[in-house]
Amino acid sequence: MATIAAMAAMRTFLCSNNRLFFFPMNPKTPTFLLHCNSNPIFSRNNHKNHIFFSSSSTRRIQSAQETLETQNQEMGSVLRPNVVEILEERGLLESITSENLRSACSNPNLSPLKVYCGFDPTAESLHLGNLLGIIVLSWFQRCGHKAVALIGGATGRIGDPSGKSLERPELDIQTLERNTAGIVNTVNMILGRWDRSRNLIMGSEKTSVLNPNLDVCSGDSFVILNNFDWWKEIRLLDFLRNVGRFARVGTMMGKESVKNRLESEQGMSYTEFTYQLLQGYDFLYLYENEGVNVQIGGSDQWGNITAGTELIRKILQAEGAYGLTFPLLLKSDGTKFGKSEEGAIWLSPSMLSPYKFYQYFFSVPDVDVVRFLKILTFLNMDEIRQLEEGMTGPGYVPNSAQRRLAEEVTRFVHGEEGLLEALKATEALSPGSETRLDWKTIEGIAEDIPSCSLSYDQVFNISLVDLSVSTGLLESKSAARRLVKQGGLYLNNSRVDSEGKTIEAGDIVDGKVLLLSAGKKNKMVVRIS
Ligand SMILES: Nc1ncnc2c1ncn2[C@@H]1O[C@H](COP(=O)(O)OP(=O)(O)OP(=O)(O)O)[C@@H](O)[C@H]1O
Ligand SMILES: N[C@@H](Cc1ccc(O)cc1)C(=O)O
Repeated sequence: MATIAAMAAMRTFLCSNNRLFFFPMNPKTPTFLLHCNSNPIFSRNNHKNHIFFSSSSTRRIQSAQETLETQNQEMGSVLRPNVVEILEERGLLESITSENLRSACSNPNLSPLKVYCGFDPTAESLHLGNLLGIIVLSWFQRCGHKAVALIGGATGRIGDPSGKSLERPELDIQTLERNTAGIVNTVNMILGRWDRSRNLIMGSEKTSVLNPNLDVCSGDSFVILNNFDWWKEIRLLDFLRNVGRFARVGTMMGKESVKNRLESEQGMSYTEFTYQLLQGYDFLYLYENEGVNVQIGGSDQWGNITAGTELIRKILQAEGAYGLTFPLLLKSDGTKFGKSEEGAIWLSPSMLSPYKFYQYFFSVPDVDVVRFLKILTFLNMDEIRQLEEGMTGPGYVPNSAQRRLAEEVTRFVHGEEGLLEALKATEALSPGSETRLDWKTIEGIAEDIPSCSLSYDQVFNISLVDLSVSTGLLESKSAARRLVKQGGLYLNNSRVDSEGKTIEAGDIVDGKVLLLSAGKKNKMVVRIS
C-alpha cells in the first residue's frame, strides 16, 4: 500500500510507451513473464480453424502445435490467435472496456497477457455458471496467455451484491476455508490438465504445484491465488487514505448492483456497498504486483471490473488494464444457471457424479445444444456447424450432438477418467445393454439412483414380481406383472419374460447387489446385507 504513490509516479512515465504496460515493475513479475514466453505459440492465420484446441484430439493438437512452433521460431516472432475474436465468434463476449484489447491480445511484439477471474468461496463447489469463467480463462491459456484464478478468501467474507436481491448470508471461517479448498481443487484439476498436456507436447514433465495450505497453486500457464493473502495485511486507515480517496461515491451509487438494491425493501449494508472497491483494489494489486492486465467475469461483474480499471487509471495513471465480460449462461426458460436454484450443475464430483453431469448435457434440448457446443467446448467452429447441419439431415440419430457435447464438457471438467466413469455408468444403466455388470459399477451408480438394503433371505428365492414391490420399485404386483408382459421389467439389465421368475444365487452380482429396472428411467439398486 505504502508503495502505491511512488509507483504511480514511475508508472506515469512508463505508460507513455504502450509496450511497457506489460512489464510491471515488481521484481516478482518477470519470472511469470518468462514462463509465459514459453507458452505454445500459434499462427494467427489459423485461429478460425483451431483443431488444436479440441481436448479430444491430443494427437492432432500435438502435430498442429509442433508445426506452428517450428514456423514461428523460424520467423522469430510470437504469434498468438486473437482470443477476443475467438470469444466473440463463439458467443462468449459481452463487453470489453477498450477496443485496444483486441490488438493487445495478438500483437506479436507484446508479451502475453495475464488474465484473471475471481471466484468467491460461497459454496463447496463451483457450478455450471462459474464454468464459463474457467472456459474463458482456458481460451486465454490456449492462446498463449497466462490464466490467473483468484479465490476470494477476503471478498467471500463481505459478499458481492451483484445480481443479488438480498444481502448474502455471512459464512463462518471454517466454511469459507472448506469452500476455498474445494474450489482450488476443481480449478487446479481443470486448468492444470491443459497445462500438463501442453507440457507433454513441449517435452517437459513439469506438473502444477499445489501448496499444502491450498492457498496458492500454479503451473506454467496458470496460477491460483487467494486475495486474503493481501487483504489480511491491509489496514483500514491506509486503505481509505490511499484507495478510498480515489473512489467517487456518485459513481459507486450508479453501479447496477447498488441501484437495484437501494430500490429494494431491504436496502444495502455499508459492507456490501464497499464490495466493488475491494474487487477494484484486487485488480490494482494484481496489476501492480503480478503483472495482471485483464480481468474477466460474467456480465453481472461489469461494475466491479470497471471499478478496478478506474482505480488503476486514477491511482497508477495507467491505461493498460482491460476488462472483459461474457454473457450469463441461461437456461432455455431464461433463468440463470447458479447455485441457488434446484438441481444446480456442480463441478465437483463429490457434489454431482460425472455420470449425472454427463447425463445433464446428454439431455439438453435440441434448441440449446449448438449454443452450448460453442460456449462450453473447445471444438472448432467447422465441426460445430457440421454437427448442427447433421441435426436436420436425414438419418440423424437423436441426441448425437448432445452426446458430443456431453463428452467434451465431461472430459474438460472431470478428465478422461471421469468421462470413462460416466460412459460406463451410462452403459450399465441402459436396460438390454450387453455390458456385464460388476459390483463396482453398480455401486458407482448407486448414489445417483434409489437404492435399498435387504438381507439375503429377503431376496433369495423370492419372485421378481414380489421384490419389485417390496423394494419400492413398483407400486403393486399387478403393475409388475403388466410390465413383464410388456417386456419392460429388467433384472441386471436383462429383460425378464416370465412372471414366475425368482431370484437365484447367480443373479446376485458378485454376491452383493442386484439392479432392477422398470422401463428405461425407473431403477433400484438392491444391496444384499
Ligand atoms: N449463469 C452464469 N453464467 C455466467 N457466469 C456466471 C453465471 N453464474 C455465475 N456466474 C459468474 O460466476 C461468478 C460468481 O458468481 P456468483 O457467486 O455471484 O453467482 P452464483 O454462484 O450463481 O450465485 P447464486 O446462484 O447464489 O445466484 C461471477 O463472475 C458470475 O458472473
Ligand atoms: N465478485 C466475484 C468474485 C471476485 C472476487 C474478487 C475479485 O477480485 C474478482 C472477483 C463473484 O461474485 O464471485
